[in-house]
Amino acid sequence: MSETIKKETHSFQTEVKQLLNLMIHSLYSNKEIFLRELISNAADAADKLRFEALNHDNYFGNDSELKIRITTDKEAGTLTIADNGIGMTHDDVMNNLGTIAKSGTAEFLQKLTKEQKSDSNLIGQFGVGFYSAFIVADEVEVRTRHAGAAEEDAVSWVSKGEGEFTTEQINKSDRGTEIILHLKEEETEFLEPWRLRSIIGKYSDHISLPVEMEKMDMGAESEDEKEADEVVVPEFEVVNKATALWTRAKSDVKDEEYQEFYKHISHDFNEPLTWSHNKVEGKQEYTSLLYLPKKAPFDLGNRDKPRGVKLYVQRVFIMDDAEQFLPIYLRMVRGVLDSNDLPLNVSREILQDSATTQSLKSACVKRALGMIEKVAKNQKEDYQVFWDEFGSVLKEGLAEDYANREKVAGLLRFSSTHTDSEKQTVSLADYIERMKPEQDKIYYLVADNYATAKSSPHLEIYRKKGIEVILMTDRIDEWAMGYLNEFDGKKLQAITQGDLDLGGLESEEDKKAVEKATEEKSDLIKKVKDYLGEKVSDVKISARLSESPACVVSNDGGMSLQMARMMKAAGQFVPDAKPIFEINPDHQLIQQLDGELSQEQFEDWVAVLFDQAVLADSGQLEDPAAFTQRLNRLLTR
Ligand SMILES: Nc1ncnc2c1ncn2[C@@H]1O[C@H](COP(=O)(O)OP(=O)(O)OP(=O)(O)O)[C@@H](O)[C@H]1O
Repeated sequence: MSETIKKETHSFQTEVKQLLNLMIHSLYSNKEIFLRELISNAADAADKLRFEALNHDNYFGNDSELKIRITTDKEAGTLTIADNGIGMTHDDVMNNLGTIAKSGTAEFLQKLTKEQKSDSNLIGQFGVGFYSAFIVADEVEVRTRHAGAAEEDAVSWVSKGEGEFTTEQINKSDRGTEIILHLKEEETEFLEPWRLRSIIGKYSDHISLPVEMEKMDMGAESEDEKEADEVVVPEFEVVNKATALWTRAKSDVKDEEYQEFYKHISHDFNEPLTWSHNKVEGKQEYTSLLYLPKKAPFDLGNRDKPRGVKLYVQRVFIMDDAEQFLPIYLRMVRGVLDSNDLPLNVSREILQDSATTQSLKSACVKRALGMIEKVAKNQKEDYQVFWDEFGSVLKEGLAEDYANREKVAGLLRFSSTHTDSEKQTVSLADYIERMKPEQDKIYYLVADNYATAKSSPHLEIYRKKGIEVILMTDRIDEWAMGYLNEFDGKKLQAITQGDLDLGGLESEEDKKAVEKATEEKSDLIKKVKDYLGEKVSDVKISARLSESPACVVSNDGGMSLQMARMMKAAGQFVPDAKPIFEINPDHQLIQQLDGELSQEQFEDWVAVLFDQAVLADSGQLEDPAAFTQRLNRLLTR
């Protein structure tokens, strides 16, 4: 750095201010976690240094034993967390300690309700990491020197957490970062060595870096015995286990340690739902430790957000968010992958084309799906939690992962006419188990929402015959189901598409009745068809209705009205989807059409019946005003 950077005062990004306020209140009851967060950052900084040093010979200098040191100064009331990791340049400091990188945070914070604001789980989503220091400190000072930078090119950052911070160029004799917390008066417990040791034991045993504290003075020499001019050089000892958790044998790792490690790598404050730890030796050598979270992050819907595992090669940290090892639909899975087969100088580009990546990816997908299957099978309640949070994302797998489609399909859960509840609890396997002996298809109905699905006229015949129908109401359902034709050898059939086909469940009698009505009502059918014209592709006697006068059906393989609307809304070209209009000859309103009506009355009735059917199907009309006018005319006549 040639130019000296003078002391400067800056304002926090608005989101940081909001988050700081929120955090101090909502995390106060769990305030000790600040230490976990700062140690976690220090460990990440060491990982980054090891990685960067692969390309920068001078980064280690003569200080190659990476460690974290925690010291206190009772008189000054300060607690210091120091590391000799990568450190930060002035630009890093500006970019990292005054802003929040996650886009969408501001809008999300605006939307939080008052109760949500005191929910520490929500707060955890932002990786409040460094800022958590302000829960216990009324001033935080950061002194940092980037690896390779000169002694005089270090930077300090100081803030009281009240909207402003200052930065200044300083001298620092060693590489890395020191975080000095000026503890609030009421937080002096964090100056006590035993207290700090117990927190470190609880939260940071799994960090692969040694965390050191001054040796406890066990009364060897009293103050009086020391020579007056003796300079006491403090001795340090390691106070955590300091081995990377995933390298340890499964049987040696306690559940709490797995849980803490999850929090370290995911920056999630919740416990994970489950995990899967595997060491593989032989042709391929790797260790994977994958986790399923309990709660979805607020930006789960964003398919472009950073995702993936933390990648290590032979214990050396290579990168965060290595997305090459898991498909997008498994973006909820967090974890670590440590490979012995990839080169240390691997980059995202190399990963992209490597055969090793491909085989590691299929292994990770297998592990991840296996882990999800295990929860589904053995921990039904937990699985429901997982499904409610991540189900709609998992469904993307039907389209995205051809090889594992059947497996993904087995994990899906739905509402159905059997449970008569909006809660999605029914699996395809459950459905198959309940199928009627003559039934050979899995029937489903897609609608905008549960209420529409539940009262769809299409269900009438199925209800009458006691056949279960799966009800789907997620935006993604129709698209995703387009990729799933079969499950366990049974065809999936949307009941709003094509001719009614009940297979072995259809009786000859029903068929004959429809044929007979089609013949008898042929004039009416023609008249209705002539009037509706371009709006429909056909008019037919319905075999599926018993209570409603009419319904619309999309052509087999064609797009439903609902899907067409969704695609139009997404700005895509959609050919006009013309439905088939099916009428129920036994319904009084249909019979009335055949009676003494003027042409105008006939048209009003047909138009209203058609619009009603469209409304029941997709909840929307192209011209609602015309519908109301007609209806009013009929009502007042
Ligand atoms: N001890 C440190 N050494 C070097 N860089 C650090 C250190 N502590 C923090 N940083 C930098 O500051 C950034 C912000 O830290 P912070 O804890 O707020 O968020 P984060 O760690 O990125 O997010 P999260 O805690 O969710 O991971 C880090 O990403 C890192 O680049």
